[in-house]
Formats: sequence, C-alpha cells, structure tokens
Amino acid sequence: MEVASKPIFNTLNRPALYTDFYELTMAQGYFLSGRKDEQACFNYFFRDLPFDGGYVVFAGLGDFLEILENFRFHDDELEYLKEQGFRPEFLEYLKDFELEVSIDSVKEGEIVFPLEPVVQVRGNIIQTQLLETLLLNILNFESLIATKAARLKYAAGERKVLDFGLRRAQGFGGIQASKAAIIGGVEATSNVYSSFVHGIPASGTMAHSWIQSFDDEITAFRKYAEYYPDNCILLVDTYDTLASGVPNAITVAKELEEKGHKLQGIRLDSGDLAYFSRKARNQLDRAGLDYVKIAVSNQLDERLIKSLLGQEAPIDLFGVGTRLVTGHETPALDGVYKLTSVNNEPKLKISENVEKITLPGNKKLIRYYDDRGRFYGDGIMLKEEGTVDTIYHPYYPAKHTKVTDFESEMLLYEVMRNGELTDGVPTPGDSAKYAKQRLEKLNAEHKRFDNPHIYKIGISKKLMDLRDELAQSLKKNN
Ligand SMILES: Nc1ncnc2c1ncn2[C@@H]1O[C@H](COP(=O)(O)OP(=O)(O)OP(=O)(O)O)[C@@H](O)[C@H]1O
Ligand SMILES: O=P(O)(O)OC[C@H]1O[C@H](OP(=O)(O)OP(=O)(O)O)[C@H](O)[C@@H]1O
Ligand SMILES: O=C(O)c1cccnc1
Repeated sequence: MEVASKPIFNTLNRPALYTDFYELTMAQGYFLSGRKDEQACFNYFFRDLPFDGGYVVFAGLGDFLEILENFRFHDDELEYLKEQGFRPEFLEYLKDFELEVSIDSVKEGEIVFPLEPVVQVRGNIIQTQLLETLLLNILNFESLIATKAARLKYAAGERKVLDFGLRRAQGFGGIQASKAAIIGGVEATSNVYSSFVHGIPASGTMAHSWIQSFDDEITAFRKYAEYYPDNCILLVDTYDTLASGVPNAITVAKELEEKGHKLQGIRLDSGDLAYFSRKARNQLDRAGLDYVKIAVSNQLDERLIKSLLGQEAPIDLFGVGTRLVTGHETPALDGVYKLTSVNNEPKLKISENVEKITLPGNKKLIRYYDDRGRFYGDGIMLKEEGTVDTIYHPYYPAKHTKVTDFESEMLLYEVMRNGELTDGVPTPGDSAKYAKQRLEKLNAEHKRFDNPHIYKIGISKKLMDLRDELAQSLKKNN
C-alpha cells in the first residue's frame, strides 16, 4: 500500500492519528454499540522505576496539554479512516469531534512513584480511549529523560550539566528529550530547535572540525576567541591535550586578558578525564588562570560523573549526550493507562500476578511530610473518601502506617475541565524550578544509585477492599 508522506512536524498540529489503530477500532465499537456517552475514568501510572532508581520526575504534561489544543479530525484524516474501512456514521461523529475531557494531573516536575495515579483522564469513553497512546507516548518518554537528567544533576551537584544529545537522540524525540532534560535539572542544551520552540537555554562549545579546518590549533583558538571573546570554551584534545591544547588555550586566554576579556573554559573530550583535568587545572592555575573552567564530555552518565568527582577531578561542567537523551539503560518508562471506572462503576484488570491487578475507581493522591518537612510517603485513595487514618502496603496489608499526625498535601490538580485548560500550560522553566524544590524534599536514601531505599506508597482500606471485592467477583464471573 502506498502512503503519502506528510511532514513529521505536522504531528504537533494534527495529533488525532498519532495513535495505535486499536484505539480507533475500539472507539468506533463504543460508538456503534450506543455507548458513546458513557463516562469513563482512566489512570496513568507506572509499575517499575527506571535506572534501578528510587523515583521518577514527572514530565511531558506541558507538551501533552499543548498538543490537545489541536486534537480534532481533519478532512484528509477522515478520508484516510474511510479508506481503512471505518463506517460513515462514525466518521460523521469524528467530524464534529471537540475534546471535552477533564484531566487531573500532578504538577510537571513532581516526584512520583510506582502505582500512583499520576494523571487521571475523565470524560466520555470514546474521547478518553482515544487519548491513550498520545498520552503514553509523551509522558513516558519525557518522564524517563527528566528522571535521567535529575540523576545526572544529583551526581554533578553544584557543577553544571549540559545536554549534548541531539545528534544521538532517537530521531525527532530529541526535541522532547532536550526539554525534558531541562525539567529534570540540566542547565542548558546544545539543541537549537528545542531551545527555539520551548524557550529553554541554548549553549555550546566547539567541535574538532573547527580546529581541524585550520592549519594549526593556535590559529583555530585565536579565531574563535576573536569572534566570541566572552563566550569561548576551547576544545583542547584534537592533537595533544597537555603538550599543545592546554598551552595554546593559555596563550589565547592571556591575549584575551589584554583585550579585557576572560576565556570561559576548555573542554576535554577523550582520555582519562580525571588525569587530564587535574593536569590541565595545574597548568591553568600556574598561568594565573584559575577562573578558566574545565568542561568534559565523552560518553558520560551519572555513575561516571560520580566516579570522576570521587577521583577529585577538578571538573566544572559536564556535557552529556547519548546516555541522557536515550535514557540509557532503561529504554522506556513502563507507564500504562488503565480504565478504572465506567459510569462511576469501578473497573479492574485482573492478572495472575497480584502486583498487576489495577487499582479501581476515581482517585486522589496525597503526600505526607515528616517532621523535617521532607517527603514521608504517599497515599492513594478514592476521591470521595474523607481523611484517612492509615495507609496499607498495596499487596501486604499487614504492613501499614498511621498517617494522622503527618502534614499532608493533595498532589492531583484539575488541569483541564471539559476540554478547557484551567491554568495554562506549564513552562519548562517553571517545571524545572518545581522539580528542583521537590527533589530537595526527597531524602537522599531514595536518590542514591545503588539499591535506593523504597519510598513508602500506601492505599486506603476502602480502596483495598474495593479492589479485593471486585477482583473476587470478576474471578467468579469470568
Ligand atoms: N578517570 C576516569 N574514570 C572513569 N571513567 C573515565 C575516566 N576518564 C574517562 N572515562 C570514561 O571512559 C570512557 C573512555 O572511553 P574510551 O576508552 O573509548 O576512550 P576515549 O578517550 O574515548 O578514546 P578515543 O576518543 O581516543 O577513541 C568514556 O566513557 C569516558 O567518559
Ligand atoms: O559522548 P556523548 O555523551 O554522546 O556526548 C556528545 C559527544 O558528541 C560530540 O562528539 P562528536 O564526535 O560527535 O563531535 P566532536 O567533533 O564535537 O567531538 C562531543 O564531543 C561529545 O563527545
Ligand atoms: O557544544 C558542544 O560542545 C557540543 C554539542 C553537541 C555535541 N557535542 C558537543
């Protein structure tokens, strides 16, 4: 079959077919069986923490809400669906489609944990179903990369981390990856497109090609410094880092000083980065250039950054590409979108694996604080419940915690009501600020890379009983 190709960027303006085929066949099925006005509730949650880590930084809400603004079916899309065999009466329904769903979500940048209803979509069953793939595609990817960025930043501490990943990203996902990286805590990106469309800070150094293009290294350095005297990071490893690169950078730094400027830094991109950074720091300091920063890159990740700083490498800035934007070594966040009620009747998915039985009903999510104002644990309960005294381990109810003495906070906000945004789209800057504040409230034992302490998640007795009773009756009937 021949498919006319369409510019990929149109996806943002025309998201309705950015979905899996079965969403449309199910939607048509609901329509044909006269169920189009049934009210459904779906929950977005994940089960496994990526990177064997202790938390997830939630991201993607801004892009999701923005894209929903354009969710409608255009004539050529309806024509395509007609060719795929969809019925005229359903296509007529889609022609007049206007999004009317309501969405509860935690804030972008929130720290979230397994099983939590991070996003809850309410509305008619056709509309809520049709959003599944789009929502999962955006939220799973951006949350994965924001989480990776937070881990890199945790390893780097006060030192800066730059995103260098566009060239190694999974295609156009690089646009989202760079934004998510900023939300997770990275300071700036080399990705100009993402900077342009998302209003995030762009930054960069120079490539080996610049230096290779000149007859000698010093001329390459001088020329760059001439054009960018206040924003110049010289790549020093093209020929011989310590015998040529750093001495030439020192010469240029001195020339800049004479003209009233300061060399910003040097970048190391190969070899033993601890050894070379120490030697380079020594050479720079001996030349009176203690203000010149040292940037490093080369297949870095959070563990390598931690290791380099453990080796007391005098590094000020880490450029991270591949392993940031590809979410190395977790290819995807396993977030799912599960039906939890139809016409206010709670729904459940049973599994042989008890940990895969879903939590039914329309919910709320509460965070409890310890006496130092740090996150103590989270409670998942039914929306209609009042104050809850005790939260129970989702699978081992003998493990429970009394929560009456803790300060608490509701985490879900209605971000869309009947298809209208309630409070605009979160900006990456605001989400990054929020993620930073929230990560400060998360205890270090949940942030460490090796065997992080498991964060306490509990469910209310009512929710547990509802789940167990429903599971029993479904098993009897099926
Ligand atoms: N002191 C260090 N401790 C731990 N890892 C390091 C240290 N220095 C560098 N690394 C990392 O080790 C890897 C080195 O990669 P590799 O052996 O391919 O060397 P290279 O310098 O990239 O060689 P080249 O670029 O010349 O091919 C990179 O991921 C780099 O970040
Ligand atoms: O290693 P990553 O974490 O993926 O970071 C990005 C890499 O991309 C660049 O190398 P590349 O060889 O593509 O170009 P260059 O000439 O600028 O070094 C840069 O020098 C980094 O090494
Ligand atoms: O600006 C840089 O130094 C840069 C940008 C992309 C990839 N690697 C390095």
